[in-house]
Amino acid sequence: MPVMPRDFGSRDELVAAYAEAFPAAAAIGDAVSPHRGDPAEAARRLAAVKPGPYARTRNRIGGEVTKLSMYLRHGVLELAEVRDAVLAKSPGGADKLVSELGWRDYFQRVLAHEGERVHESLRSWKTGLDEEDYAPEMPPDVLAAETGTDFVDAWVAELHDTGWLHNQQRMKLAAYVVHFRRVHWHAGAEWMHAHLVDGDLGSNHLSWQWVASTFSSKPYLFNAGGLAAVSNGVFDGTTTRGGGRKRNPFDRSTEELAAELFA
Ligand SMILES: Cc1cc2nc3c(=O)[nH]c(=O)nc-3n(C[C@H](O)[C@H](O)[C@H](O)COP(=O)(O)OP(=O)(O)OC[C@H]3O[C@@H](n4cnc5c(N)ncnc54)[C@H](O)[C@@H]3O)c2cc1C
Repeated sequence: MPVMPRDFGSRDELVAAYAEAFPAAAAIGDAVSPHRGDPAEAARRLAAVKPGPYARTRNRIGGEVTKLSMYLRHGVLELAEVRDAVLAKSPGGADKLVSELGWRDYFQRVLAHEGERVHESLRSWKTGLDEEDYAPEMPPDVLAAETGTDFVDAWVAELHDTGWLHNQQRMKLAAYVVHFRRVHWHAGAEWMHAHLVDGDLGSNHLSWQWVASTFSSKPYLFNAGGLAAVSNGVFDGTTTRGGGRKRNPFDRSTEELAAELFA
């Protein structure tokens, strides 16, 4: 294994050297994530964690989430280290955060157990549809962030530019791709994984399967109200087509959407 250089005159030099060393990764996109990988930044973020506000606001985009995923994914921080730090900081108020750390631990254990099988649907679809009913490739308009649908274009661009999305953004983008565009979860999972700075086969592919229903008891869906709730009213799924014509296919109950989308 070659030893990668560590000393650079500037961040631009670092980016250029790594783009040359990893051409396949560089070909995915030339955006440079604003998230810094160094241990000092990880320690700063860990010290800034607020377990109480986290529990109250974690489901809102812009809420007090930790943004520790990239450091956990790459071994800069250990799960147990984060658990111990947040329990010491807030002995009676860190349950929610510790339980979320548990999801990472769980997905790592499933990955260790299933290995390469995480690339296949682990259980049957509960949508009434079959594997073959789902397209094997990502739609070009989604990849280009040109669907005309407010949250999709904004969040795809954010993923491509920064390599990180809030959990609600990941869930809703995955549900949009799989259920509203009828694309196989694996195509979506591979795409998102390639762009994430915390990209992890366990957490990512199993979460996509959870959304799809091949690793859960029912498919995950959302509607316009759910989008508005997590985005503080910024997005509701309005789609703007040529000539500024607007419609909102998400402005229905999830039961109505399920009846329309699933067999
Ligand atoms: C479709 C989809 C794809 C995902 N892909 C990844 C991925 O590739 N890598 C990844 O680390 N996480 C993934 N997640 C899980 C979760 O979205 C991220 O871990 C979380 O958003 C990272 O932000 P944070 O560190 O601020 O999380 P916080 O909410 O602050 O949570 C702290 C830590 O707990 C763990 N955690 C929290 N929620 C989850 C969860 N639902 N599942 C697993 N671990 C969790 C993470 O390690 C996270 O860093 C995915 C979720 C979905 C729905």
